Amino acid sequence: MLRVAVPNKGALAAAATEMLGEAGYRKRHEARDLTVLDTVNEVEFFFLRPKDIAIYVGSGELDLGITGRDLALDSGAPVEEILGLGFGGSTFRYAAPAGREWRAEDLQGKRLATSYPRLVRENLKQHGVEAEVIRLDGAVEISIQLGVADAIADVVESGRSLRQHNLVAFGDPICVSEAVLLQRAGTEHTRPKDQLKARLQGVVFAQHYMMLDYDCPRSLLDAAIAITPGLESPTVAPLADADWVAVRAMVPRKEVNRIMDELAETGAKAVLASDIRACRL
Ligand SMILES: Nc1ncnc2c1ncn2[C@@H]1O[C@H](COP(=O)(O)OP(=O)(O)OP(=O)(O)O)[C@@H](O)[C@H]1O
Ligand SMILES: O=P(O)(O)OC[C@H]1O[C@H](OP(=O)(O)OP(=O)(O)O)[C@H](O)[C@@H]1O
Ligand SMILES: [Mg+2]
Repeated sequence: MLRVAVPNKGALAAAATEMLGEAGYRKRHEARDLTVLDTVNEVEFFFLRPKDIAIYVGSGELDLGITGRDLALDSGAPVEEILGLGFGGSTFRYAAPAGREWRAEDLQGKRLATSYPRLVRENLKQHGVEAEVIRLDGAVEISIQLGVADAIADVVESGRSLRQHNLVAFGDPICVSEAVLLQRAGTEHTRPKDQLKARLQGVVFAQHYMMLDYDCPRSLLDAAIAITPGLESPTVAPLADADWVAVRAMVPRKEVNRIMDELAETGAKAVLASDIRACRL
């Protein structure tokens, strides 16, 4: 039985559960359930605090885990990423009161509040900066206002929290993060692990692509195929009207509207875009 850790709450929990559901795994009934046994797929899911997940996976107690790259790095646990999951994107950055230019070197001798002390200490070391790191559990942005810190290092997603507290981010991002699938560093491939990875990869991939279907005059087929070459080669099927064909091809989701415009201009008709739920390539 494969043992897999999943965030039980917080910023990653809903998307992780959703993705596993799309990949065909059993969902938990109650948000408070801490384990789910999926006997059909022979996987047991453990719903744990995202901060703790790399520790369980790194110790070898659990085979795989989903958590944030930044959290995994901060744990210091011996884990390795086997797949980026494309959600929970953020940067981890230094920030300080607006109104002056800040550089990482300006943190020398300052008090720096963060929920990710290991990640910050390692980054300060790389800059040759000595600062007092104050570990807080959350709401880090307010610590400067409350007088316990001079600067912070925190997760930035939209930047709204920083703006609300009149803080500006500075320096290169300490970490560019997303949700990742982890295993203990150096462990071998196994069939059950590879299968779960392939299923999640299928969902991640499906989210980045759409399926386009359209009808096209046979005389314009080459031009249409140049616009939608597909991953390998598009499917072209005959229609009842011998002068027309039906075409089906995968296209990147981000480009779907531009591609539909181009197809319509070229002379394609009935251009339909649809979501792909999962795939194996
Ligand atoms: N807006 C966001 N706020 C917090 N974390 C985010 C955000 N966007 C992405 N993340 C990522 O989610 C992970 C943090 O998850 P966690 O569950 O600890 O967050 P949280 O919602 O702040 O939970 P908690 O309230 O327990 O602190 C990190 O990998 C972080 O990079
Ligand atoms: O750039 P933004 O879109 O504003 O998002 C980033 C903020 O969201 C998170 O806080 P959260 O709401 O999880 O509260 P917490 O600090 O108590 O964890 C994170 O710690 C930042 O404070
Ligand atoms: Mg938080």
